[in-house]
Amino acid sequence: MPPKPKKSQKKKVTVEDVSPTVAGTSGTAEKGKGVERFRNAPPLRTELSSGSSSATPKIWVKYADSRPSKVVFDGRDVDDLIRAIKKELSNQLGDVDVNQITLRRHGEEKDLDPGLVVDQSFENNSSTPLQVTVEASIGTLTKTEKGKFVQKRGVEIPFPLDLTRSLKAKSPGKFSQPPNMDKDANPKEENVQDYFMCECKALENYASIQNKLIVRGTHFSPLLDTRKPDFVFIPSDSPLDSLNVVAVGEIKKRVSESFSNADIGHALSFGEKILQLQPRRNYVYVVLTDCIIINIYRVSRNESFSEKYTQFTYDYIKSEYLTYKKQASPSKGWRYLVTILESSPERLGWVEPSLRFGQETVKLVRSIGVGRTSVVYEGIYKDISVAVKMMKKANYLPCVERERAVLEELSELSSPHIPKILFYDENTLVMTPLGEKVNNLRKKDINNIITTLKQVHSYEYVHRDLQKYNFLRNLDDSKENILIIDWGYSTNNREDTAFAGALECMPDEVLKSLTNEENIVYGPKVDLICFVRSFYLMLHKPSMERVAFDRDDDIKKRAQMILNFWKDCSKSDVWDSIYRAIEGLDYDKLIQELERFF
Ligand SMILES: Nc1ncnc2c1ncn2[C@@H]1O[C@H](COP(=O)(O)OP(=O)(O)OP(=O)(O)O)[C@@H](O)[C@H]1O
Repeated sequence: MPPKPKKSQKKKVTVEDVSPTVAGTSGTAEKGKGVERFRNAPPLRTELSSGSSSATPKIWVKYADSRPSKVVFDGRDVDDLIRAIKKELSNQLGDVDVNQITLRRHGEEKDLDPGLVVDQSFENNSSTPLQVTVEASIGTLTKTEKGKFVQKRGVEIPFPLDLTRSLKAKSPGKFSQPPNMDKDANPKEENVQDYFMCECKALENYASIQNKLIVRGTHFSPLLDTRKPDFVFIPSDSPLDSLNVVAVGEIKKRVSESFSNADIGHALSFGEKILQLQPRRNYVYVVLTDCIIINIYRVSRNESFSEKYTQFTYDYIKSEYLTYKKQASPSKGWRYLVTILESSPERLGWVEPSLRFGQETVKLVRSIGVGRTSVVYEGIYKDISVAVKMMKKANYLPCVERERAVLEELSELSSPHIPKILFYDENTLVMTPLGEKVNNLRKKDINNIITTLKQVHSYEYVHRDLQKYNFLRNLDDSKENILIIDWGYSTNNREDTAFAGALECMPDEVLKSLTNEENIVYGPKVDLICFVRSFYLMLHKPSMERVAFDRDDDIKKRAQMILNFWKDCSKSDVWDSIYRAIEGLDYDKLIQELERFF
């Protein structure tokens, strides 16, 4: 007899909130500008203490909709006051970088200069508090806003490496005739890109340059998750994998003297992506060039992933000419580029990708999959191949925690079809076995999957996301067992949780709930129908777009489309018997029904 499912709970349909990475910057080039101007003004503390020796200056402040609070102020200028406010309002501002906080006087619309001395004019009461505002954080900015932000608030740094002495006597490799050299020329961007790649190839083949790195065009390959930078710097003997990228670059046409803010923001976002994909690395260089000038940025990780947000800081090196002007003397920008090519990966911030769990080390070998919430790597631990699943953002930490808890509980089953956890931390799971993607199921897989689901359901867990991509095959095992992965959205009936999964194989009830914005009922049947529908999709491969359950304004429309798809598909005696078996939670009958397809 199949285990009787617990009475299903009603749950509110909610789309998992996939909020963007929130990032800030530590670079405030503007900070302190006003200090000079106000150096001679008497600070508030001096004034009050001269009137009354016991006076401790207090200033009323108000953040968002909270009630005004009093801040004890012991400093000199607005910058000190901001720090005091951050401390006082630590509940509200604990995660906010101090550089994101600005102050305005009551009823005014201008931010106070951080260097402004806090004088008597700051004395106020609860009805005239200073307004505390938190600047939009970098992660929520558009690329254009990010570019603007970096120009305005990034920190200029000198070129951080010892400049090469290499020279090149003859073209190519000197960037001396880019197609956009003539002001009136208006070549296509791809011509400029091709020119850059050819010139880099010439440098690569030029024996006098000690290329430790080479430039690889990646414009057509989604190397960084789904992102395609124009080129990457990579050791010449390393396979093209996101783990091996040492630095990254974009080739854009300039609109005027400088690059557009959108282009700068776009290039920087590749740097951020590398930091996300190379977990131990602290910074990465980003090159932006039009073959005439070269801009170099350094994107650094600002905070540990354990904190609430992923944060980056941006430094930039003054823009220089890349074009080798005179016969004998290379331009500074050319030297920058060649210096990068001659540098060791480590000198450019690359760190050998390995992870430590206590005394144990897992070496990352290559990235093998990117899901909505995670990046998955092949790793090696003591000669065993392992899967290393690492969350993309702090928002997804609950998924990793959930997956760990469920897999640990299900490890009692010792099932060859459920991954086992070797190590974990709050952001990462190291699991065995390492599986391979499947396109089709085999007859024995049907029994293995349904029997495993029966066991899992007896623990009152529902996987919720059974779809083609979550079935892998363990080719290291002589039986080539099927493996069910991605338990991060599994749930049990005892708890309340938001809905997740892949729309295309969801049961009609769930799809209807989505279209009608109604509550849905959870239970083991969801898994069985998802599995049957995934099996059908794998078997017949109808043209049906993969629709992931994600933030999507069109979700209702898509759910309706999929409802129609299944309505058209599933009118037959075979489907009737399958649905009857699922309705009665008759796992054995369901196996029989599905095995008939082989
Ligand atoms: N044990 C494993 N062996 C081999 N590859 C794996 C393993 N686990 C995961 N992968 C690969 O990584 C991809 C993403 O993994 P997973 O589905 O667990 O991540 P996710 O972020 O939860 O994805 P999503 O929610 O989008 O399905 C898988 O589709 C698969 O290609």
